[in-house]
Amino acid sequence: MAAGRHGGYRDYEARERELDAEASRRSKEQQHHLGGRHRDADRRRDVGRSRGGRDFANGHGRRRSPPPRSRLAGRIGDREPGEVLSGSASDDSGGRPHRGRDNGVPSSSREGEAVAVSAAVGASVSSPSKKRKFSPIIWDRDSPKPPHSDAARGKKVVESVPAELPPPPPLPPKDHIPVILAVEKSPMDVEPTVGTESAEQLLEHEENRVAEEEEEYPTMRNISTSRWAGANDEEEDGAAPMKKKSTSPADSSVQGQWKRASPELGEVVVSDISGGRTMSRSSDSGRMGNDEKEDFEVDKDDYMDVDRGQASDSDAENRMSDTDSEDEAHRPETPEPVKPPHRCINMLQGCRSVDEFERLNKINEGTYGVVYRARDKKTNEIVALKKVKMEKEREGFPLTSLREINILLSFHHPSIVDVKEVVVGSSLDSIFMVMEYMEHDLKGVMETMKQPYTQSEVKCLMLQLLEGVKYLHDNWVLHRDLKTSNLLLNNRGELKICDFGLSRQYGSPLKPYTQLVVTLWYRAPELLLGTKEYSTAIDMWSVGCIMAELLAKEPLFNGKTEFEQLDKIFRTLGTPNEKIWPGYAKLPGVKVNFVKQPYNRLRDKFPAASFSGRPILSEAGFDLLNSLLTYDPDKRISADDALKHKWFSEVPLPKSKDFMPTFPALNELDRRTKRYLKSPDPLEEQRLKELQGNIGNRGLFG
Ligand SMILES: Nc1ncnc2c1ncn2[C@@H]1O[C@H](COP(=O)(O)OP(=O)(O)OP(=O)(O)O)[C@@H](O)[C@H]1O
Repeated sequence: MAAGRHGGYRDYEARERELDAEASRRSKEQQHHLGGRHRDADRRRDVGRSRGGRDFANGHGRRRSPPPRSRLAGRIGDREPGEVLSGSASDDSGGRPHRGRDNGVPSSSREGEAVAVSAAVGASVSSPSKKRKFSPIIWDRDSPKPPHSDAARGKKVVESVPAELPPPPPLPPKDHIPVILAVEKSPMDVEPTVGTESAEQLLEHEENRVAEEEEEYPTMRNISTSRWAGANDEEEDGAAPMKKKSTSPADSSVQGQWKRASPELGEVVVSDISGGRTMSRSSDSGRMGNDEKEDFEVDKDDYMDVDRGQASDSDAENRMSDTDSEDEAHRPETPEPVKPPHRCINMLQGCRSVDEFERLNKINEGTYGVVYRARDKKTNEIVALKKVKMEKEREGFPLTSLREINILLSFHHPSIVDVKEVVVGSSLDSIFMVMEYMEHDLKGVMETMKQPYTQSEVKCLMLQLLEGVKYLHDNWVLHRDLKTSNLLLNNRGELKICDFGLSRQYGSPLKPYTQLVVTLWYRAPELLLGTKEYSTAIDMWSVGCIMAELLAKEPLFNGKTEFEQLDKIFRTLGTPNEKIWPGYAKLPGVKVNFVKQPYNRLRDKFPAASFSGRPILSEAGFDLLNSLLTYDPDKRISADDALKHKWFSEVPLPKSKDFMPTFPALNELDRRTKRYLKSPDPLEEQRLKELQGNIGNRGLFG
C-alpha cells in the first residue's frame, strides 16, 4: 500500500457531509411523501468502492514518517539474516530522551532534556494544518479553545498544538436526521403493530425526548476538564439511539416502529422502537444460523479472558449518539457546498450483496463479529468478511460497528487492515465488512511457534505496529483494544492492526470516556484504577505488553480479574506512588490493600544475558520496554518517540519483512481444525476427519 494514501479525514468529513446532505434531502422528501411508495427491495445498486478510484493523496499535506527502514542504521556486523540496512539512523537515535529505569521516573536532568527535545521536535515538525483538532464525530461547541496545557498532559506534547484551531465543519441543517449507514429492509420483515402512536406522535415524542436529553447534557459535561477526556461513551450510553423519523406508506399501519418511507437499497433501516429487533440470528441469511451457533457453542471457551464488563458496557454503548443534533441553534445558516471526495462510498446509494462472495470458511468469531474467508466471485480475490453482530442491539445498528466501519473506510496505511467495502446480507438484515484477507493473527501464530521471535523479528513487527499506532494517534483515534489477536499477519511479513470496534476519536469534547475498554491483559494501569481521562498512552501500554509477549512468547500480565491484573503489574513493576506517578493516590481504584512491592523487577524477566532461557534484551531494548510500561501516562513514551528509539538502530537490526518467518495459513482452516493443529489430541483427530469432509461443501454463507 502506498505510503501516500493517508487522506483519512478528508474522506471522512466529505462522507459525513454527504450523508448529512442526503439525510436532509430525505427528510424533506418524507415530509412530502409520507404516503409515497415503498421501493422495490431488490433494486440494489452496485456501488462498491473501487479501489482504483481512491484518492491516494494526503488530505492534509502531511508528510508521513519515513518508512522505518530508512531510519535504521547500525553496524553491518553482528546481524541476523534479513536485517534491514540503512545509513540514516543515527540522526534519530541520538536525539530521543531516555527514561529512567524506575519505571518512568526520569531524573531531573533527564526531564529537562526531554522537555527540551520535545519542544525542539514540536517546533520542527508541527504545522498548524498538520493535525485535525476536533473530533469529526462529536463537537463540543460550548467548550473554550483547547488549552495547550492539556495537550501537553497527553502524549501529543511533542506534536505541538497549533495556535489557531481550524473552524469546525458546518453542521447539518436544522431538520437534520442523523443517518450514518443504511440497509434496506424488505417489507416482508415488517413486524406487526407494536405501539399505538402515530408516526407524527412518534416524531413529536422523539423530539421531546431529545430535548430532555439536551437539557441533561450540561450536567454531565462538568465531570472533567481535560481536553483528553472526550466524546464519551457515557454520552452515548445516555444518548438516544439513532432513529429514523420517517414512516413508510407500507408501514403506516405499523406503528411504534421506526422505518424509512422508502429506503434506498443498501440503507440501514433502524429497527423498531420497542427495542425488539426485527432481525433474528437465524434470519441472518438464514442458512448461516445453525453453523454459527454450533461453532460458537463449541468454541466460546477458547477465548482469552475478555472482560465481561466491557461487553455489557458496550451493550449499553451500542446506541447511537444524538450529539449531532445537539447544538442546532449554533449551526451556520448555510452549510458549505459538499464536494464529493475522490474516494468514498456513498453508503446511502446501496451496497453489493454478500451473495457476490463465496464463503470459504469461518476464520474466527470475536465479540463484535464473525469473520469469514471468502472469494469475490467477480474478481476471484480472497477477502475476509466480518459479519457485524446484531445480538446485543436493542435499538438500531451497533455503534461499535459503525465506528469500526467509519474509521477503517477512512484510513489507509500499510499497518492498518484495509476495508474495501460494506456488503449486505442476502436477507438484507446483516452487514459485512469486506476486508483484505490476512493469513494469521499474532496470537494464533505465537501459539503455534516453538520458539519466540528473535530480537530482529520483534523489531520488524514492533516497527510496523508503532507505525500503525502513530498513524491512528496522528489522526486522533485511540484504538483502545490493542492485543495480539487484533494484530494480523500475512506471509509477506506484514503486520496490520484490525478490530476498531472499540476505537474512537478523541480530542475536543469535555467528557470522560468509558473506562471499560481494552482486554484485561493489555489494559493500562490508569484504566484499571478507574481513571476517566485517558489518552493515546493507553494504547502505548498495550504496545509495551505486546512487545514483551513477542519477546517471551507468553503474555506479560495475564490477570483473570482487574485486581489480579493490577497485582501482577505491581509485583513486576513495583507498586506506584505519588512520587513516580503524580495523581496516582487520587485515582478511584487505588486501595490500601494492594501489594507493596518497592522495586521494578522487569529486568529480571528480560535480562541482558541469560542462561535460564529467559528472553534476552539489550540495554536499549529494555529502555524502550520500560518506557512503554511507564506508570505515569504523561511520561509514557509516544508512538512517534518509540519509532525513533535507538533500539531499532542497534544490532541486531530489524529483519526485513521479506525474511520474516512464514506459517501455514491457519485462517484457511476451520477453527476446530486450527485447534487440532495447535494441540493435537486423538478425539479431535476423529472430529477433524469429519470436518475435513465438510470443508468446502457449504453453499453461500450457509
Ligand atoms: N482481515 C482479516 N483477515 C483475516 N483474519 C481476520 C481479519 N480480520 C479479523 N480476522 C480474524 O478474526 C478475529 C476476530 O476479528 P476482530 O478482532 O475484528 O473481531 P471482534 O469481534 O471485534 O473481536 P474482539 O473480540 O477481539 O473484539 C481476529 O482475531 C482474526 O483472527
